[in-house]
This record gives sequence, structure tokens and C-alpha cells, in this order.
Amino acid sequence: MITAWSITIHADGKNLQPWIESQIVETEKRIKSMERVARTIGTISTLHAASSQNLSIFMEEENTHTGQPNGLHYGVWLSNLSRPYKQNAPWTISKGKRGEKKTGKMEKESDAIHHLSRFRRICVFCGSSHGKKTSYQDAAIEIGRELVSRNIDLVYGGGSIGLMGLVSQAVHEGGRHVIGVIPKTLMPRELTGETVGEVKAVADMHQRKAEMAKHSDAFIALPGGYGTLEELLEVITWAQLGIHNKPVGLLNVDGYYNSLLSFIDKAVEEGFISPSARQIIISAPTAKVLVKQLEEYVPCQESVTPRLNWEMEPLAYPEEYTFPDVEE
Ligand SMILES: CC(C)=CCNc1ncnc2c1ncn2[C@@H]1O[C@H](COP(=O)(O)O)[C@@H](O)[C@H]1O
Repeated sequence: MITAWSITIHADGKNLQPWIESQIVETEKRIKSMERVARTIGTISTLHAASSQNLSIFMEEENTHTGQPNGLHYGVWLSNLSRPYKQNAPWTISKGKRGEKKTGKMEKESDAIHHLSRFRRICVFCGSSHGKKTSYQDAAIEIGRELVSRNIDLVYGGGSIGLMGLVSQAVHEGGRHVIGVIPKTLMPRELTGETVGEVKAVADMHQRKAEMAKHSDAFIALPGGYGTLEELLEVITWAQLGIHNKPVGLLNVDGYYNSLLSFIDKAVEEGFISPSARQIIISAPTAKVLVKQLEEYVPCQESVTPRLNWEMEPLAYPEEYTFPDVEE
């Protein structure tokens, strides 16, 4: 999984930007998965990078008591970086275990780390209608802006109709990337309206859902109808089966989903849904609270079907398969 964050380094007034940039360029050449770049604000270097297990630039925090490095945090250092560094905490950026090192001290605790998001792209499911209340439309715009504020890109069902249009326009206007995944049959403009951002044409509805899910790090459902419910329940089912362990959020605007949540609680009571599978759904009344909860989500489902994956086509029949004739 690729995760984005940003680190602000105060290096005793020195600008470490050129050094960091040169390391990133070198790293990028070797690791194609590097997807973000560094930028400078005055003498403060902001390293805005993408995590990768292969990332060869890493931060190493020194133990304040012993002065010894705490260890190398390949892959896991994100969790270390997401809490603020103390004022004057020494830091080291190293190139490889024995390579070149730069050291410094954090000047201000609050400026040390700006954690943006662990998600690069989120898939939003929502109504192709606007819904009667303005609160639904406001929530669609609000979720779009929340993604923008955290530098998260949008994956959605394409089109500009209903709440789908409002979310995609808010993300597009905020400067983040928008990918609309549309089945070819739905592409005529009178069905979906004018799509903003990138349009990915797929063969059918099944492929659409698989593509949307595959390219997202989390899912959010807003108020909607049959289409939204179907998309939401499918990603919940896939989480239950261990096909993915991405967070699934429900934006429960004005209690729109209260009756669905009660029904699911009833299914738990009656023994059709396990209490741990109930935990898959994270619901919140506002975009801000919901995204925060998704960021903190820890998957609780065991993978019961480890061999299932996105590449499977569970719903497709072999090409040579024909249905037997049924006598009327
Ligand atoms: C033929 C027809 C009615 C087209 C309407 N135009 C649409 N264009 C694109 N995606 C759509 C459309 N209608 C439904 N969907 C899909 O179903 C979801 C919304 O359905 P609903 O409004 O909740 O139920 C969307 O997330 C989208 O994936």
C-alpha cells in the first residue's frame, strides 16, 4: 500500500532541501513506485513522500537519553512519524545503513510533523440523484473538500449526475485527481452527464466495481439508492471474506442510514452476522469525523479465503458455458 504524509524538518536554519531532493531523484530512478515529490517553503524543507517498503530514504530517530539511533524504520516508520516530535529532538536522515547522514534538531514541536493521510485514493459511492434534503448535497461537497484537505484523490462511478457529480466536482475543483470508472454502456452523456477528471471505460458493471475497489485504499458511502447500497454491501462482504482489508465508511447524513444500521444490528442479534463482521462498517455523521475514523481503523477480520483476490472473476462463466434448455 502506498501512503502519503508530509514531514517538516527544521534543520537549525539550514536548508536540507537540495540534499533531500537529490536523494529522492536517486531513489525514484531505482524505485518506480515513488510517487510524490519534495517542495521547499523558505528554509524549511517539506518532504512529501510516498511510503514504500523499498524506500531507501528513511528517518531514524535517536534515543534522547542514549544518543543512539532507535533503529531503522523501513515501512513502519510512518507510524513513528505520525506523532509529533518533541522540541529539540535530534533526528537523522541517512542514505543506507552506512551511507551519508544528515542530522538536526526539531525547532518546534508542532511544526515537526504534518500527517496528511494514510490514504492515497478513496472510492466514494453515492446516489446518482441529489436526494430531497440540501444536507445530502452539502455532505457530498463536504466529503469532497475533506479529501482535498488531506491530499486524497477520488475514485467514483463517473458522471456528473446527483451526489456523484457534486463529490467529483468538489475534488476536481480542489485540485486533486478524479478517476471515474464507467461501463461503456453508460457512457452516453445523457445518462451520466459530463464527467470531470480522468475517465476509465470498462466493459460492464462487475468490472467497474472491481476496478473501483482495486484502485482505492478505502471506501465511503454517502446517501444513495439501490446502486449505492449494492456497492456498499459488496465491499463489506469482500472485507468479511478477507478479499481486502480496506476501511469501509458510511456517511450517515441526518440519520439517513439509521434503519440500515438497525437492520444490521438485528442480523447480528439473530446470528446472521458475526459481531466482528459488524465492526467492518464505520459510520459517522460528518465527513471530518468519518475520515478521521477511517484513518485510525485497524482491520479486525481474519482472512478466511486467502486465495481469493481482485484478479478472480467469480461472477463470470467460462466462455464455452451455455445454459441448458429449460422446457416451458
Ligand atoms: C441508466 C441510468 C439510470 C443511468 C444513470 N446514470 C448513472 N451513471 C453512472 N453511474 C450510475 C448511474 N446510475 C447509477 N449508477 C451507479 O450506481 C450508484 C448510484 O446508484 P443509486 O443512485 O444509489 O441507485 C453510483 O455509485 C454508480 O456507480
